[in-house]
Amino acid sequence: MAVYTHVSAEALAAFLARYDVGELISAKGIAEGVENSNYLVDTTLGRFILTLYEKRVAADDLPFFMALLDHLDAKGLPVPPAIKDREGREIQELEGRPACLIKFLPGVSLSHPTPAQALAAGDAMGAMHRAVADFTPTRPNTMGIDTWRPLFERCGRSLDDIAAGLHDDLASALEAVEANWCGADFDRSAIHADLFPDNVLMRSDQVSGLIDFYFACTDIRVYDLAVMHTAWSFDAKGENFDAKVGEALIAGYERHFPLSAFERAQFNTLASGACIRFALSRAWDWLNKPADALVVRKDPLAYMRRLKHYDAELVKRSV
Ligand SMILES: Nc1ncnc2c1ncn2[C@@H]1O[C@H](COP(=O)(O)OP(=O)(O)OP(=O)(O)O)[C@@H](O)[C@H]1O
Ligand SMILES: N[C@@H](CCO)C(=O)O
Repeated sequence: MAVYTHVSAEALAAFLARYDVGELISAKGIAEGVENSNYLVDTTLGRFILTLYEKRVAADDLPFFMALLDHLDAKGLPVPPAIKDREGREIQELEGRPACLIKFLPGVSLSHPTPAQALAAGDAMGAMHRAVADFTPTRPNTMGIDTWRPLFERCGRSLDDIAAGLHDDLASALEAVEANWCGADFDRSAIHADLFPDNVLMRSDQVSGLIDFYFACTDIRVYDLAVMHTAWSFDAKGENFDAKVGEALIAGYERHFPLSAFERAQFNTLASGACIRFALSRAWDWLNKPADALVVRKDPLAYMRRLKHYDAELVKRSV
């Protein structure tokens, strides 16, 4: 359960008093998520999400995330903008942490998306990329390719405490991806960079929410789709690839941005890069979990198995 920072009822009532959102009825810690502390807050006037930003979200980045959410909301995308207090402020401080009160969106996130749901989600990502064509703020990708080797080196030989051989497997995968990466040749835009099934809320086969924009940044546009492909097209352990889900994601996306021959040829390299990114961030968290946090660690090895799939596809193409 991702609740790193505990909020007292008194502090929350004082916080809510800055807004026109009614009186506090209840606040419950939300079980999902690993990055931030999230509470479901009910007041006499409605339901909200309270997010306290933890270690990976820098307070200086919040204006970028909030501007992006406001931009997408204004274009009719189903994203949750921050609620403004009576003075028009979106970003506050609570229990010593940056905090926002966020619009609650209906829907559930899926554990086993169907091809029809993947089609809708791929379409939603395409619509989001279209909507940011005139979004001018930029933010470097703090989990982009330039950060993978430093993070790998910080994890060091402790990687082998997670699984024997993990250090060397990641070393060779990283070397291959760095050698094949053609970063400068792609279209770039604002991207979500973490659009896993748990960050897409759905009602039946319709997308009702795109959430958790706290890795959003300016990077290779199709890398966003590659991240999504690695997250959606496998079971949780990364053991079984569902080609129909993968194809549906791409088909939905191509309603907005048909992939060029170059993007298709590079797709497995982008996806391998995404696998390294998530294997590394999960490994780092695995090795550095705060002892008192109510949070379930995510398995880095599930991303090493996905990596094998994309590497095998690359080998198939080259023969
Ligand atoms: N605007 C929202 N409307 C409805 N539910 C939400 C909203 N924002 C967050 N949630 C709920 O809270 C959960 C955790 O939120 P979120 O994914 O932002 O957390 P996180 O700690 O940043 O997670 P992650 O591990 O995916 O980075 C979501 O899975 C969802 O159930
Ligand atoms: N979506 C990521 C967590 C955020 O980095 C994961 O599943 O590893």
